[in-house]
Amino acid sequence: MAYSLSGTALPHTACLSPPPAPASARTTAHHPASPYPAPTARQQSHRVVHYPFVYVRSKPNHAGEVVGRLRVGTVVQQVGEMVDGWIRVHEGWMLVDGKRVGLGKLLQPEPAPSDMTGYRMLAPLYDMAYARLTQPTLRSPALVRAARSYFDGQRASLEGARAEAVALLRTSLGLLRAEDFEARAKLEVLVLSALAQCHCHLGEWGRALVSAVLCIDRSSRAEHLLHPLVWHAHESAGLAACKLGLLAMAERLLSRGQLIGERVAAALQLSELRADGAFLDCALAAIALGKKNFDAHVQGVASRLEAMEGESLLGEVLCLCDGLEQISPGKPSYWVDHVLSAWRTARGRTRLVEMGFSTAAETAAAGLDEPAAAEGGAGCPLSSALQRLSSSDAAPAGGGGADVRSMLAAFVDGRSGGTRAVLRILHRALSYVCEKDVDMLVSSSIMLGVGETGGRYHCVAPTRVATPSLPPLVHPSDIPTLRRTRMVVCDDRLPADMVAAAARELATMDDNGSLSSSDGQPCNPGERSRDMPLWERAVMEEFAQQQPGLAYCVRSAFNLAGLLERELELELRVPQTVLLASYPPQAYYRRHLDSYAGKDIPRMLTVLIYLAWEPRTGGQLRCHLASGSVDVEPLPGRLVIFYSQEVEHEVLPSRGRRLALTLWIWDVKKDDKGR
Ligand SMILES: O=C(O)CCC(=O)C(=O)O
Ligand SMILES: [Fe+2]
Repeated sequence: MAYSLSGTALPHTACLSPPPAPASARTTAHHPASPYPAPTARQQSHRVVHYPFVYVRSKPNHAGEVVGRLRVGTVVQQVGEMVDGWIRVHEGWMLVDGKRVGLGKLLQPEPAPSDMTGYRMLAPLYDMAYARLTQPTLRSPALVRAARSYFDGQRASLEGARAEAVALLRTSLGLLRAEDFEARAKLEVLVLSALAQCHCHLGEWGRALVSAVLCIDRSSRAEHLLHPLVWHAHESAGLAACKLGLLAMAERLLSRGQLIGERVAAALQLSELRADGAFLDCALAAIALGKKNFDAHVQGVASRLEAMEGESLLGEVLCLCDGLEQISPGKPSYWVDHVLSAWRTARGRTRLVEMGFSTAAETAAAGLDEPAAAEGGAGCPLSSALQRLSSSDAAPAGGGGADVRSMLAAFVDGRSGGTRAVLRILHRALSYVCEKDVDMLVSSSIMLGVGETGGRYHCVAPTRVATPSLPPLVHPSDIPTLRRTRMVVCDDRLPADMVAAAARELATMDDNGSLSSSDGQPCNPGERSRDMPLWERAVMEEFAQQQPGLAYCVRSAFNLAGLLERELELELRVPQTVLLASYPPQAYYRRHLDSYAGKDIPRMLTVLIYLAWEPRTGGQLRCHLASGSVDVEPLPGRLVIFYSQEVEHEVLPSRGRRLALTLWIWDVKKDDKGR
């Protein structure tokens, strides 16, 4: 019997799955059974080493009829016992050693098939993820550690697994380009092993998602072959997102996954897909289950979170902090401090509403409708829950989590009301920050192993990205304004034909779905954007050929770094990437800073180049300056520069299509990833 995610028992036969694997391949006892079929206990793989091919026969002897032949180099999976020197494969029987018939070795064992490792890793981790999903209080670092040690037992280290995934990715992409269908198997391994990691902890999950997205992005050439993977990737990433309480992201991923799932069924009609039966069975089973259950499941988790009692909400918040700490050390304590301090003053509470983390009603009701004894003060249930959740067993290694716990403890102890409201706000804020971080991992990472720099943003000195032949965008007279008011607006600095070309190019990207939507984000709903990494010369050159307008704008913006560094007496660095953004009708961006004291990302200056906008369609950039707020119309060709850590700003709701390019110029100080 397997269980659906909503907890109902499903007959195993409904899964179209292969028979369950031996008990040893699954997690033991106390977790509920995973909704995923256990992997088939695959046996050894063999490579055909005899030229030009080896026959497949209907029986394990030479009297058997020839039912096929496999070319040298083909890797074949043994699916049953060896009989008298013959192995059972999907299509029939093959002789391993041809000595008896005057030939040499026909098949050679393939060393430790890593796809099997992928399956082995995946099944128990699904079980654990499932257990975590059904029992939110189990989301403890102890469980993460258990998953990790399990994983470490399978592989020498996470690093090793990732390095292997990256190597596989490289190979796979090469093979795909050569239209070699073996690439599919390799991608499968990659995705599976990366996804196995995803259930260990958030950082790994982020990277797994990145790998999956990479596969998806690159998959168009072998579309139908990759659909199961793509589906699987979305589904697993969605599951992981659910687990972490990133519900909007989970819903997005799962709904994409289901669409693709539909197409997998169609793709299955294609015979070459039948070859890899075991994987497809798993994919199909997951699809069957996914369709029935994921919607309900996501809704279930969402409503549980909505109605969440203090203690489980606290568990969620701590879980997000622990996860985020692993991607961005120090960030959870920064955000918890930010929210808690804001909550203490009326002005701060208004800010939280403006930022989208709280509602006016919630803020107004806090402290009125919640009985003090039930939620605040020493001895209240939340205090003891916090104590329990912070006990040495559950607390993660490292200082970040401890900071958060002591801040929360001080907050809960000193209060007589409003604690639950604060936890809700913290949950929203941290979910948002987590999503942003993961998004950044995803979009900055066209990434894993592909860029020269090992797939990271590397900030470089302004001279490294300068194109001296282009006219400067800023005039000497702009500098005093920028120094004094912390922002400056400049017009007519870029050639109109280049701006128009850039607008057309970005509109095309938007129309063909190259920008990704931030629907469901509390801060910038509707906005669609894409990070354009340009750290490789070849990529920049291709960009310049294919999108000359955008490339011109980017180069001009890059040039600004050197000029502003000199004029403003700063030490600056340029992340070789820009953000391309579209605000379709109804999109907006709530009030925010582009860098919170440099603690999240050490951005120093924000450079905006507007490319398309129609008058009277909203979408103004509202900047909150010391002297009051200023609304800037995003006129095509207009350039705006402001200090990222000082000027709070927002994009007012747009009623037309508004296109912009943003470059953030960083302070020389490196971020926690050493970029
Ligand atoms: O497009 C704009 O005017 C500003 C967008 C923005 O604030 C951001 O992306 O952080
Ligand atoms: Fe911004």
